[in-house]
Amino acid sequence: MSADGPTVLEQIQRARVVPVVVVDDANEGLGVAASLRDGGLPVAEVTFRTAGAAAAIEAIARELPDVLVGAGTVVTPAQVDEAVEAGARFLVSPGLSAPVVRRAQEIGVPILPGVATPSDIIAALDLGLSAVKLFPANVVGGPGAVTAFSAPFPGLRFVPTGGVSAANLLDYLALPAVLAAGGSWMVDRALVRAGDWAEITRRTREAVELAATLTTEGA
Ligand SMILES: O=C(O)C(=O)C[C@H](O)[C@H](O)COP(=O)(O)O
Repeated sequence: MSADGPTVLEQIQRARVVPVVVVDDANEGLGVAASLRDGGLPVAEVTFRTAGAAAAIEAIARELPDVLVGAGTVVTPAQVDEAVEAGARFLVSPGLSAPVVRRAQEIGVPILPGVATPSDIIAALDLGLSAVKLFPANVVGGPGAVTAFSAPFPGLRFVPTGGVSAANLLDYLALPAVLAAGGSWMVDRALVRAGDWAEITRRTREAVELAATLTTEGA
């Protein structure tokens, strides 16, 4: 924590869950972000997989300033700039690209690049990172992979993403090396398309309540 309040990574650590959001436009983005906030989770990682992602980030940053909005699926340095110009306060990538990480560092925005191997982790440490996304967490071995990867890399924090759900969230969050877990299960695309904000809020509240059953002390 600095004099300016918690850093973005500290805010993510407090939230413990990073919802991965795919939306087509600003209106969908606003609906999802408000539903997440109403469920007690004022965080949204809007993925750069749709043409409307930047507009959605911009709308959330402008209209819902209490929501910590970030950009996901950031795979080029140009997308780093586009996301940050739109208002993204953190960046997430499925993999580790040195040019992407360096661009984010140049402009001072935290980035969680994806790692899936010890070599990726060494590259992330070389870039000075202290936290990474583990992706796809379920495919690389689930909670056991976090434990195995953290043995040779003590101090590194992971945000496992990929296949996380209410059913296995606590298996990840219980691990000391886990900063937070990411996933799309609360904001299923079908729910977004149907505008089923109540169900998104319900799933979000469920995730928040689950996370709250664990002590975050020492996290
Ligand atoms: O877009 C990115 O940056 C990604 O790396 C992929 C997402 O994080 C996963 O698609 C979320 O996984 P699920 O929760 O299993 O849907």
